[in-house]
Amino acid sequence: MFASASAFNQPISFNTAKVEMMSLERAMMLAQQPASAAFQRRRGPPSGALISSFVPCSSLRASCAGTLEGRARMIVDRAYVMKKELVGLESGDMQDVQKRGTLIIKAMPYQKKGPLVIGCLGRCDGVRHGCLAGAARSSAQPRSISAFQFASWFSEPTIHTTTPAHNIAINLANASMQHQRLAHATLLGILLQHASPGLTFSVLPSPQSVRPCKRVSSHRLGESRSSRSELWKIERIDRTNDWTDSAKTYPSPLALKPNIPKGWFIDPLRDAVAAKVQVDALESWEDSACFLSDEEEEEEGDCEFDRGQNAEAFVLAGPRAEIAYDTEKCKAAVVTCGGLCPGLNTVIREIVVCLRRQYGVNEVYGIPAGYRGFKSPETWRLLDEEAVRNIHNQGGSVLGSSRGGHDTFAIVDSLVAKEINLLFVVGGDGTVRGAARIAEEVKNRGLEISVAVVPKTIDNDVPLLDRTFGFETAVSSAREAIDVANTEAEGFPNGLGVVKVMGRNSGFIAMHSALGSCVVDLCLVPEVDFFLDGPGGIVDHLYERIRANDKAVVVVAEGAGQKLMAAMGEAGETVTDASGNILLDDIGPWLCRQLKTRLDPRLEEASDHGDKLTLKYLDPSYSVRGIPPLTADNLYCLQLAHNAVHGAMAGMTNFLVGAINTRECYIPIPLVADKRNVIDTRHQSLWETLVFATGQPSFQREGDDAEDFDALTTASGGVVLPD
Ligand SMILES: Nc1ncnc2c1ncn2[C@@H]1O[C@H](COP(=O)(O)OP(=O)(O)OP(=O)(O)O)[C@@H](O)[C@H]1O
Ligand SMILES: O=P(O)(O)OC[C@H]1O[C@](O)(CO)[C@@H](O)[C@@H]1O
Repeated sequence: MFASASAFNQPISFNTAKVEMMSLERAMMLAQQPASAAFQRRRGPPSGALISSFVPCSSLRASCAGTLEGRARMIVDRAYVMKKELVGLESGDMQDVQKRGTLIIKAMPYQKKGPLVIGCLGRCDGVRHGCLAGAARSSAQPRSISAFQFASWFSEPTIHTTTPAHNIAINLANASMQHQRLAHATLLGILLQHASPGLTFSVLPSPQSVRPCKRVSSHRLGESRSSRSELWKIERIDRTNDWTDSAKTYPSPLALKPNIPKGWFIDPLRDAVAAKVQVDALESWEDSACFLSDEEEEEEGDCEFDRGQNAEAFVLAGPRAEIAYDTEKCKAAVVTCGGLCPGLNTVIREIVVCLRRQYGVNEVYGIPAGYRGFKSPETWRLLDEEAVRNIHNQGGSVLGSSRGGHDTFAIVDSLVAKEINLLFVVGGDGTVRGAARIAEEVKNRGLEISVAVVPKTIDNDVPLLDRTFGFETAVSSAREAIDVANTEAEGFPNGLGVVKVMGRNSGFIAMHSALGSCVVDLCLVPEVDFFLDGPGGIVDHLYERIRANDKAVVVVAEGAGQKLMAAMGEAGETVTDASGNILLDDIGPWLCRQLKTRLDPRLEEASDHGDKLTLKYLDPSYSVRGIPPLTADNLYCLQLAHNAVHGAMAGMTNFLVGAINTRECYIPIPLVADKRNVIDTRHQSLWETLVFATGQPSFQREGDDAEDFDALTTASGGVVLPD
């Protein structure tokens, strides 16, 4: 749709006929839209000239800064709609602009000089900006100008004219990205006004790249590759208007509040967060090209796309200046599912508080007892500020939770019956899969309901995220248990403390608490298979540590050693919980028995006093979970909840929110629904630090050295693993 140029050194051409057709559609749509509240509020007495639109001045400043191509397009579209009625711009109008401190966008047939001029003139914080977004005949106008010159028009309060009668070439040589963008925005403005079939405008490639950057152009996933338009491959988030065709937008109530800088809203052209922060800075275009076989190159068409399976950037979370819902008609629901987690109540609280205080959405229902609660709407609780005031200081979930009981159709039926259009789901991987089904059903029925997930799990097993909320609290609490185990181990000859922590498929709690305590000699996690006896086994390792220090501490995640137990005939029958999760065999007592049997005779023989192993076992599983969150988690919960609200209000759906490389992002659920975050044992990561710190065997397996440069690793030492 909105053609824009992005890749460095790429010739860009715009087909004017196509642009005009789309411009008209959009223009018609814009024409039907009511004037925004901001427009109404700022509207002053009518001046002599017809003023097509008012936009808060800082928006223009962004546009003047050249980053808002969309804004430039909107300006031109509006002007297009009104052009028949528009009149010439006189100098008096400029003064009017300055007096009011607002932006005026004007379009007019500039009779004296011939064709049309569209000028955007504004005054922001005392700085006057002018923005050319149109064209008029001027024989003096050069046909080839530098991007800098072209772009610099934006900062001058004069109207420049040029002619669409000729092809215009803009030289991008040595132009900064900003100037390139400015040039594109301006060019598009011209195009949209002067579309006449066959006329082509070109942005010429720079003869030589002056930036040592990897040449990557990209496309939004899900769109055809031929529509590539961004430098980054940004994971697109579904929007309810993708299927409702509702083009309606509303100014965010936040934007109408006094003293809110426009810079607080997410700039749609600066909303990308890179998935990777560690890159090969020296990788050249030739390097990346040579990785592709001939067949691959043929398939790719060229080498411009990232070769990885994963996207390179995610949409930055935060408030948008325009939202998709009429806040007066909004109704929201919140549900918590799966195991408990510190911070659940903070998330509930902050969803309610953000909806009410920032958007004025007061009808927020709490669904009791997880997904099953949707079936009995009479039990839904209206959550007001009073109901949530102090819940952030409590562990658990005030709404309750459950496993099993997901019935997609019944859930969507009840959302429709209660006229809910914002659904906030808080839960782990199973819950996320359930939310994906709800979002899909909403889409199938063509409903305008945003489904937003705040991922929850002390296991930290949600892919891509730096961490999940509650995880830090759980780690901190687990560390207390480890310290106790260490004290016990130190208190007796040949002391061994064994601590079992949660972590069904991912051992992050074990790894982080072990490293954070600095006293652990062995950490066992589900991701790493281990063995007991012989050289390189855990028994030898612990024996040596106890002989050296007279004590040792082991931390074991509940999902560790399941295969070993099965191989040794210790596994029970496969039993699942109501959600279908396999109930694990209890590694803790089993491990203690194995260690005691093997270490007792060896230590007794080596001891001057005939001391055997003194083993103390701690299982703090639930006591790291059913507790209130630490401050850092509370803060994270607040941000997640608010950003979930902002995303949903903007019309996004089928997404989850979480921090990637310290920035909160929106992530499409389908991207993570069938994947898990596990400890990364193959790259330089926290696992490597742990192996070096404890001195434990690495248990490296064949294939662990395989090259997988495209793996997306996380800040907490994880890597994405497909299910
Ligand atoms: N594939 C699925 N489709 C629909 N619903 C699902 C699916 N998997 C799980 N659910 C539902 O999600 C809810 C929570 O799932 P589950 O019990 O697995 O907890 P979880 O969200 O993974 O959290 P935790 O990490 O604490 O286990 C349950 O109500 C379950 O019925
Ligand atoms: O006993 P419950 O409540 O089913 O929960 C246990 C599971 O919950 C988790 O803590 C995830 O929330 C897992 O680590 C653990 O296996």
